Amino acid sequence: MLVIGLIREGKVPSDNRVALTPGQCKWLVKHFSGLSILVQSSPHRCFSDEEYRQAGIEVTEDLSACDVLFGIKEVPVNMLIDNKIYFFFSHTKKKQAYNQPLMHAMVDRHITLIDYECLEHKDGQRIIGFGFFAGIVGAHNGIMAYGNRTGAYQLGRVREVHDYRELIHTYFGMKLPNIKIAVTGTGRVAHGILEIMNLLDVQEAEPAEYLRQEFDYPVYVHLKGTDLYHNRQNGTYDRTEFHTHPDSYECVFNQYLAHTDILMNGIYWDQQIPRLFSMEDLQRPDFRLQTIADITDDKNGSVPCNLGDATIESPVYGVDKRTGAKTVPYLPGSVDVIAVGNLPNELPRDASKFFGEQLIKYVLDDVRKGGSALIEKATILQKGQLTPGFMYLSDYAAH
Ligand SMILES: NC(=O)c1ccc[n+]([C@@H]2O[C@H](COP(=O)([O-])OP(=O)(O)OC[C@H]3O[C@@H](n4cnc5c(N)ncnc54)[C@H](O)[C@@H]3O)[C@@H](O)[C@H]2O)c1
Repeated sequence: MLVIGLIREGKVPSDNRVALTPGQCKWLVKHFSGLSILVQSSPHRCFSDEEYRQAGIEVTEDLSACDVLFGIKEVPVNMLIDNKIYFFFSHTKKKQAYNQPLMHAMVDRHITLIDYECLEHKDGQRIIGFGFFAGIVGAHNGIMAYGNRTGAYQLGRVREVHDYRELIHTYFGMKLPNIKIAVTGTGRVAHGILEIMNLLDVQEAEPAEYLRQEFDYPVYVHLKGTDLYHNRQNGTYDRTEFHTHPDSYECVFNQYLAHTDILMNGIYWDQQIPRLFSMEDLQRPDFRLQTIADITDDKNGSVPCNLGDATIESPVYGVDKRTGAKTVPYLPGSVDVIAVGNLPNELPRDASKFFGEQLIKYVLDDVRKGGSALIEKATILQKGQLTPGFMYLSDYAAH
């Protein structure tokens, strides 16, 4: 018998997503004998307690009978149950200082931690994540902010619709002006952005023609690694080399600055990777960007004028092109930035469903079998001890 528990999210502000929807729980219990699921009651979850009950799933406060617990965000220290096996996004693998107390508590309390972020296919591609719906919401917000700035059209907020299906309905009959949009990245976020481009009937243009001409319909250009980065020595792009030695590469995005109204940024970024442009570029007379949806959302990262997270309540801020200072949105002489770190929370029912599908497809069988190489590789702590692949966290985990 395996008892799975879905924990209540305890991080503040509280996250409304969940690892398995009521429908998925019902399906799992029906199809797998020996599997049962308990759901911890929550007032914030995008699926109500009642929806789980109606699916035949027990809602309770006490998860002590569970073998494996699934959450989304970091579990507050006071909610950890000793000796349990947890799956969640711990944000500890880069030694994030703000989660060190959580790491210490998990060590002390003999927790086994399997981090979703570390579940990878053999070639290193991540198996599970919310990026697709971040791309959907981020791209919508970018288009919405451009409409608010220019007054060309009006688009409502994603969080006001019930689900993705209803969002799609809001696009019917909508006609965008002849804008040019640059989309960066090739992962899940980029796929979500491209989905919105297709739904809004924005046509794809090849990089050369995008740079050469104006169009009498809206267009986007999809910029992949090879379009964005060139080896400083020989001008080529090799994906593996770029991933291992990004510092030998330069970014060639600045040629798009004079030809782009909206940037939708979905690339992976770290400190060694060159930025898309510089703060000084904001002052270029030909700097055309009016709106930047920085879905990647690294503060002062690939988008240097990302001056920090905004919130779902107030997602857009301006950046004064002359001073680089944060302003209210939509002012003349500024560029609008949308940088929100929890975009999928605007569409939580669909994002949770998509997440649960990936979990069922790629991970739950291994959990039922009691483990696998995949799970082992993503296990940061085993009963409170760092596993061999994560020994580099020793100084961070020690106290
Ligand atoms: N704002 C939000 O709410 C939100 C939500 C989800 C993801 N994100 C962020 O968006 C970014 C993209 O996420 P995603 O889900 O598309 O990721 P993904 O894992 O699906 O894709 C990442 C892409 O980057 C490439 N990549 C992987 N490792 C790399 C490396 N070391 N150097 C260069 N490129 C590398 C991969 O080949 C892949 O094409 C990430 O920074 C992620 O944290 C933001």
